[in-house]
Amino acid sequence: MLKISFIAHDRKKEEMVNFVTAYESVFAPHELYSTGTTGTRIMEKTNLQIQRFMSGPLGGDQQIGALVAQNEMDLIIFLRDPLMAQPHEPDIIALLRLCDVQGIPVATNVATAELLVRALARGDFAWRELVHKYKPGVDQP
Ligand SMILES: O=C(CO)COP(=O)(O)O
Repeated sequence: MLKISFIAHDRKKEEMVNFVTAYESVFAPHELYSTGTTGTRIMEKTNLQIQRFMSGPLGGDQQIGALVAQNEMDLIIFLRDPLMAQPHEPDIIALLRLCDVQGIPVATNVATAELLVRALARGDFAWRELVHKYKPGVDQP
């Protein structure tokens, strides 16, 4: 079971709901997380159980980032709005940076998300189980 996060900016939420609905059976066996409003919207339209953090502008990206920093998150689908400034832009950049620090798969548009979810369905994320098994202590790089 992997930890997967869904995050979508307002003008991308409908796309996110449609995407998660289409792949509901792929996501269902996993531990699912989201920022506040994104998770609410997905749960309204699916039978998925999602652990919701704060809304993005109130710190939700940072809460997910904390799990990323500990290398606990396995996949992030983050449908960003590239055409609208966000008040919490520094939090967004920080989250993406931490994904790169830990080498965690992150999709920022639905085309990439499609490829990653198909990889997930095929079992291509098995290496993440090894990461968890052999994770170094929190004080080691
Ligand atoms: O702003 C967000 C991510 O940066 C998303 O937050 P919500 O899911 O609460 O709208």
